[in-house]
Amino acid sequence: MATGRTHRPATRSRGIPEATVARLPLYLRALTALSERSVPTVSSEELAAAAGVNSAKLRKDFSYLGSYGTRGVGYDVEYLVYQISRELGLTQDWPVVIVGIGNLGAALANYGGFASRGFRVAALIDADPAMAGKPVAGIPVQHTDELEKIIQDEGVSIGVIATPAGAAQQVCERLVAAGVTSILNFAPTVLSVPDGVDVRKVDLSIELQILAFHEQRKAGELAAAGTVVPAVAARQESAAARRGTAAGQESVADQGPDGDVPAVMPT
Ligand SMILES: NC(=O)c1ccc[n+]([C@@H]2O[C@H](COP(=O)([O-])OP(=O)(O)OC[C@H]3O[C@@H](n4cnc5c(N)ncnc54)[C@H](O)[C@@H]3O)[C@@H](O)[C@H]2O)c1
Repeated sequence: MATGRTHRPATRSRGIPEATVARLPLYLRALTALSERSVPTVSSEELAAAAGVNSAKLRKDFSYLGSYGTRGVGYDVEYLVYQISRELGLTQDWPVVIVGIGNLGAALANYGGFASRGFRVAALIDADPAMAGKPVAGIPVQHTDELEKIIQDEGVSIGVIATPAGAAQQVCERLVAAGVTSILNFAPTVLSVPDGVDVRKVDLSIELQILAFHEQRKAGELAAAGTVVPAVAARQESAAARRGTAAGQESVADQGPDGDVPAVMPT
């Protein structure tokens, strides 16, 4: 059993590096926006800026697709949309099941962007019997008892897990046993999957933590330069006040058996 994201070689069998594959959806999103505005061609610099990628990297990425553009004209937008869609396997319809139809699962089911990108929500599945038959985004929720049958009947190969973390591994195993070979996991846990199963994990709190790291670094640089930014100062004050309250609560909650000696001294 492999743990977490399936370990694949850095280069896919058709010779496209994983890092390039990961950027293709960014190009596609930017190209789709251009196509919707009926823009016929785009330069590598313009497209790179729209996709948030360096233009030399973009040209290298497109060379793997055999797409070199025309000097002085750029890339044909419609053709690139087709080429990237084909490379990503988006020229066919992908039925997807979402398991766990709580706050997040319902939000995902209601998101219209999947259908326009070739992903059809084939079924919504939840363990709560009270939810069975209730429509979410116009699709009736089905009970987990039906999971295997749904996957086989619908030919589903992609599953989305939006259950609590404690249920995710078991849901994952049922999905895989039923024939799912790609999983998008929103639950905050690392999934174990057999070889040949791809797992992508989405964790917004990790993204926020990374942003917090950068914010902290920027604030440190400003402080070192002697610049006072009112928003930063206000945030620091409110964080200090929160810490004060938390410390106060901790000293009560952690009281020893006599009720007057904190077992852990608040810091
Ligand atoms: N990745 C992210 O950025 C992100 C953001 C928000 C929430 N989450 C995670 O997504 C998950 C869902 O969050 P939520 O707020 O929607 O929770 P929720 O409690 O509203 O919904 C969870 C749903 O899963 C169902 N469920 C429980 N066990 C199940 C099982 N074995 N099989 C099928 N369904 C089952 C419940 O009946 C419920 O409807 C949690 O793990 C949460 O931590 C992740």
